[in-house]
Amino acid sequence: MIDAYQLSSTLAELAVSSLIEEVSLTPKPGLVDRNDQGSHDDLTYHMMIESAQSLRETFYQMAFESYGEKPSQYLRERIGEIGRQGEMRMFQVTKGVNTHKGAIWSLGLITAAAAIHCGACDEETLCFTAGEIARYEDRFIPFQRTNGMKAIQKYGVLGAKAEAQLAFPHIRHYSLPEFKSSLQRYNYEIAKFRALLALMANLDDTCLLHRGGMEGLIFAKRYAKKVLNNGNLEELEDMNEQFVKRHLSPGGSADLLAATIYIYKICQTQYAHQMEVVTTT
Ligand SMILES: CC(C)(COP(=O)(O)OP(=O)(O)OC[C@H]1O[C@@H](n2cnc3c(N)ncnc32)[C@H](O[C@H]2O[C@H](COP(=O)(O)OP(=O)(O)OP(=O)(O)O)[C@@H](O)[C@H]2O)[C@@H]1O)[C@@H](O)C(=O)NCCC(=O)NCCS
Ligand SMILES: Nc1ncnc2[nH]cnc12
Repeated sequence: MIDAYQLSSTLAELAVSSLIEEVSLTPKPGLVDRNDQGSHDDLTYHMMIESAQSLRETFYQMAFESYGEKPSQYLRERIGEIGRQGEMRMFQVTKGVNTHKGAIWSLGLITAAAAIHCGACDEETLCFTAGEIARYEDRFIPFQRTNGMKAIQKYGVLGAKAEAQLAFPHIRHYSLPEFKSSLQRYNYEIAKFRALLALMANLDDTCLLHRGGMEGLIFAKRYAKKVLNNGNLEELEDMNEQFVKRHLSPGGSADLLAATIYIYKICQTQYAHQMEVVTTT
């Protein structure tokens, strides 16, 4: 069995590389990528990469703390504490700009879930264990009236917290199935684009609601559905222009795309490790 040090290093590496793959996927509508800043005047590609790299230690600590443990309130609060320290580090690196707050939350819970199972579990189990951790209350969260909370109250949607507590339904039902079937039909790059579109077409993204209201969210969902159905990824350039014009950003879908890639990588690494054990014994 893989030990806690090895697993924590592997998970931290995979989490950071998943964040980097997400931001590097180009072109994306309204999001930062290699070409432009999308609808984010205060973000750059370089800043996103630095932010992702600054989180390696955060994911390492979350994994180390969770290795072989059971979901519990104690663990939830330890993960929360490590996550808040990660947020502080991120804000230091970005000089106060929110790059990966949602990602620390989603990928952090998935990291903890993978470590609980000592790296040996399937995609569904990862999501359900992450959900179980997220359902414990963290009594130490400082009160903040976030953009997410305002959108949840105003529009009656679920948001990032509930997405995790429900075991990431948008990953299990939309992005992961789309990603895996597109890998069979096309290639890794196209699979990532199609997974992003599948999220955008279905997720009530509070980042879109905060910036464009219900009209903005519906516009983004319809556009994504259209491109997903016609399969013409060349439309992504136009889509980006339309999103920038409307100041729209599907930041929540970007985070869940990184989480989808991460879950896929964790399971692939595990199979590769099992194959190694089988062939060397
Ligand atoms: C539970 C928390 C995630 C907090 O959630 P909450 O909704 O209260 O807070 P937000 O600050 O709004 O952050 C939620 C982020 O999650 C992403 N997201 C949005 N919708 C969904 C969804 N349906 N499912 C999953 N994920 C979703 C989204 O992240 C992206 O958007 C970011 C940009 O957002 P924002 O800062 O609002 O910036 P702008 O649009 O540019 O607006 P301006 O302010 O400039 O006007 C971008 O970075 C993407 O990452 C949401 O941002 C969790 O964080 C929590 O519990 N926090 C408490 C502190 C804590 O304990 N943290 C450690 C947890 S381990
Ligand atoms: N590529 C991206 N652009 C803007 N916000 C994001 N949040 C997470 N990924 C992002």
